[in-house]
Amino acid sequence: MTIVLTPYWSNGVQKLKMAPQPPPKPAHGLTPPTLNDEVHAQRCMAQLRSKDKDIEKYIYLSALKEQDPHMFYRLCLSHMPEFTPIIYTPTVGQACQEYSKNYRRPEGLFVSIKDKGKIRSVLKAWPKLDDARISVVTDGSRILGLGDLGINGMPISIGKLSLYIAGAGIRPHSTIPICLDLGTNTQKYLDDPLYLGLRKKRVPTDEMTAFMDEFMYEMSIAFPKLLVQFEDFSTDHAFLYLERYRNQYPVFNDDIQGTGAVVLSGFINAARLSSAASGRPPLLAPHPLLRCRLGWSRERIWLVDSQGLVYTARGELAEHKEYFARRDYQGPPIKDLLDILEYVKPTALMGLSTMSGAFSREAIETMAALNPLPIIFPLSNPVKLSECTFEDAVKYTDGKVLFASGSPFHEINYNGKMLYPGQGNNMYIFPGLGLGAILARCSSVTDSMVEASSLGLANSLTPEEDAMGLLYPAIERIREISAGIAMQVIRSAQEAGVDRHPELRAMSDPELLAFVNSKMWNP
Ligand SMILES: O=C([O-])CC(=O)C(=O)O
Ligand SMILES: [Mg+2]
Repeated sequence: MTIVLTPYWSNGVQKLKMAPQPPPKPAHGLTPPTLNDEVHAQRCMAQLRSKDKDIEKYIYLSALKEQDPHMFYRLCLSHMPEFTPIIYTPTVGQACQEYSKNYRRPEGLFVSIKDKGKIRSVLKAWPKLDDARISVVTDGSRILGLGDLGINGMPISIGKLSLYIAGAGIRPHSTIPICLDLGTNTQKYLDDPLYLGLRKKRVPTDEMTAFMDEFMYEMSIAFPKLLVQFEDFSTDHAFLYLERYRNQYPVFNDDIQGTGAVVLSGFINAARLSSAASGRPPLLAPHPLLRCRLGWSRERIWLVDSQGLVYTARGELAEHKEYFARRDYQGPPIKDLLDILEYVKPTALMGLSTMSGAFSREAIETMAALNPLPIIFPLSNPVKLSECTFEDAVKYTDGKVLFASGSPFHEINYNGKMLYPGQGNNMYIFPGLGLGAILARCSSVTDSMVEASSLGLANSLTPEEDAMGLLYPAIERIREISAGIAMQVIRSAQEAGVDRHPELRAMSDPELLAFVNSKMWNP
C-alpha cells in the first residue's frame, strides 16, 4: 500500500532535558583471570567482523548474548549502527527464514494451537514468572515483508526484545519472546523436514480468536505486570486483536502504532524542512492536538493500493482502507502511480507496499519536479523490499530529498556532500513507549500515549542533528531518546488516567526523568 501525503506542517514543543545516566556497573562473570575486559571487547568485535556473511554474524552475536550478555549489550550499545542491522532488520529477516535450519537452543516461549485449553500450564513453564514485564508476541504470519513464516517468526520477537534491553534498559530477565504456532500456509515450510512448527495450515479466524482470548487472559494471570507487544500478525488479525484487547489489557501493536508513531515523527520534521524550502507558510496548528487533526489529515492523504487510487466509489474496501478512501473522487480509476502523482501533486510519498522498485526513477523525478525538497519514505522491510534505495532517491532528485526508509541504508557522498538517510523504523519508538507504559504500570495503552511517543521522538533532535537536516536522531543516543519518550508516555498515561503508579504523579519532570533513568538496566 502506498500513502501519498499532501502538505503538512508543525512547530516544536519544548526540548527535553536529559539527566545523566548512572555509571555502568563493572562487568563480571565467567572470564579467565587474566582476561582484560577492554581487550576482550576488542577481541569480540574482531571475531564478529571476521565473519563474511551477515547471517554468520547474527549466529555469532546470538551465541555471545547467551554466553556473556553483559558484553553483548555493552558492545551493542557502543556499536548501535553496526549491531542493529545484524540483530534486527534486515538480517533478522533472514534469521527468521532460516530459523528451523539454524536452530541451536531454546530462547523463548512457544504456545501452539494444540495447547488450547491448557495454555496456563505452558506459560507457567517460563522460568522468571515474577520478573516478566514485556513480551513481544508474534504468530509469524507476516514477518517484515517476507510473508507467512510460521514458527520461524520467533527471531523477530527475540530481536525486538534485544532492542528493548539495549535501547531502553529493560532487564534481560524481564523479557519474554513468544511465538504462537497456529500453523502456516507456506507450503515450503510444511514440506521442510527441518521445519520446527506444526505441520498444518493456519486455523480459521474464529478458532484463532478463541485461542487468543484464552492466551491473553492466561498471560494476564501468569504475568500480572506484563505489557504485550503484538508483532507481525497478518494485517487483518493485527487490527482485529488490537481492537479486541486494547481496552482490556496493556497491549499495543508495533506495526500499527509503533510504525505510525515513528513515521509521524519523521514526517513532522520533514514537513518543517520541506515547507521552509518551498517558501510555503506553515500548514499546521501547534502540536498536542493530533487526534483532532485526523479529520484534517484525512483530506490530505491519498491512499494507493494494488488497484490504484483508493476511493469510496471504487466499490467494497477492506475496513482499514475505508478511513482514508477519498470521498471527493468519483473516478475513472487511476491505477498508475505516475498518473496519481500528476493528479494529486503531493509533497510526500510513502511506501508500505513491500514492492521493491515501486518508486521508479520516473516517480522520484516527478516528486522532485513537484517539490524543491520532496519527502520520500520507502518504508517496506527488509532492505530488498524497500520501494527505492537511498541512492536512487538521491540520484533522481539531484541530492534534494527528505528521505527515510524502514530498513537501513548507508550514507552517501554526493558531489562532495555527505547525505544521511533517515531510518523511519519503529525501533526508535517501541523501547521508550514500552518503558514508559511499564513504569506507569498502565492498565492500557492509549492513542494519546502513542502520540506522546511520536512527539517525544520528533523533539529529540539536538541542534546539531537539526542543522544537518536529519529527520531522526542518531541511534547512538537511543537510551537518552528512550528515556525522554518514556517520560512523555508516563505523563500521557497520567492524563488519560490509565496509570497505576500514583507516586510518579507527584514528581516534577526532572525528577521523573531521573526516575526513568534510574530504572534502566546497564550492562
Ligand atoms: O521489524 C522492523 O524492522 C519493523 C517492523 O516492525 C516490520 O517491518 O514489521
Ligand atoms: Mg513488525
